[in-house]
Amino acid sequence: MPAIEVRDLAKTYGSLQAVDGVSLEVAEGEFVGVLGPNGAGKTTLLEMIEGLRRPDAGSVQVLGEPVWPRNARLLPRIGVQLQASSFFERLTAREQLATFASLYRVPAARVGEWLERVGLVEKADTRVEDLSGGQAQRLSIACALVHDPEVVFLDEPTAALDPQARRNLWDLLSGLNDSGRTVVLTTHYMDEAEVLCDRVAIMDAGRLLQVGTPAALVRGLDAPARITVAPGVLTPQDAAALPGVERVEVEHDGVVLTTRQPGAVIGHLAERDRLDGVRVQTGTLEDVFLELTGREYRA
Ligand SMILES: Nc1ncnc2c1ncn2[C@@H]1O[C@H](COP(=O)(O)OP(=O)(O)OP(=O)(O)O)[C@@H](O)[C@H]1O
Repeated sequence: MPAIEVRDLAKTYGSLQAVDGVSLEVAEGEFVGVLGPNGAGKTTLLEMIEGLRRPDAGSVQVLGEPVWPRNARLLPRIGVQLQASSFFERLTAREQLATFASLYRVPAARVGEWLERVGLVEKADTRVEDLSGGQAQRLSIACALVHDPEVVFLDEPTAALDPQARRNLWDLLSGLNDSGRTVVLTTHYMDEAEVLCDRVAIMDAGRLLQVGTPAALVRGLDAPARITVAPGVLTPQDAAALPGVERVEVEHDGVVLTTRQPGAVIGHLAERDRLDGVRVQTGTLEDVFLELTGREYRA
């Protein structure tokens, strides 16, 4: 049984089709990212999967149970990250988390553990309205996880974080998944989806355009790789003569070889002892988005 089963889900707001016939299955223990630009419909989709928003059409099952109408049996088994604005007012970070813990009848000792895990021990006695954006974000994640749910939903969990805090949170999220939980997150960061997710669902204008592992999505592109050889290591003429090279350009950082056979070209460079300073760039999820929509990806 899949952990999450979404069938033909749709939602309109007035004349706007926010989610347009989405189907998706998430296996138990899988880490899936819904990736798309602003307004793609990610939050609306996630809220319907969480049972917080009523779909116009379609169905959702989580852990084998329908999520709508509101299903009280599911609540202790799922964790939903709140937006920072929905904290209880005037509580400290510790009190906020303790409130969630008591709602779920979780032993109080877990509160301290989670403050430590999300790096908020020093802010435990700070009121939630005085936390920075990133600290509030981490607290909201701790609130979603304190009862040790089997399925975790996170809506743009790293949106307000600086690069260092984002990386720390990536470690935390990978750890959750390593311990067997199913995780679904939305993000508009391509790199985040690539690093964290087993599978990525690319969403635009209410539809899932493609679902797959980041590597398979990029492989499906058939985009050529770019191999940059440091200046002075190889002449453009020698580069053009290598088997498998389709195009050669001279750029400020070296000679750039475009090829669909990067392995073979690197082999030839190695035979000629020309590997010093070589850089290889293959396609990215951004290229996948461009190919699917004809538009540059703009988060
Ligand atoms: N309650 C609402 N009433 C009317 N329109 C809404 C409502 N919620 C969202 N929308 C619209 O539906 C579309 C999808 O919004 P949604 O928030 O689901 O997208 P998103 O992909 O999560 O975007 P973001 O990355 O900006 O959060 C947007 O055009 C948005 O303006």
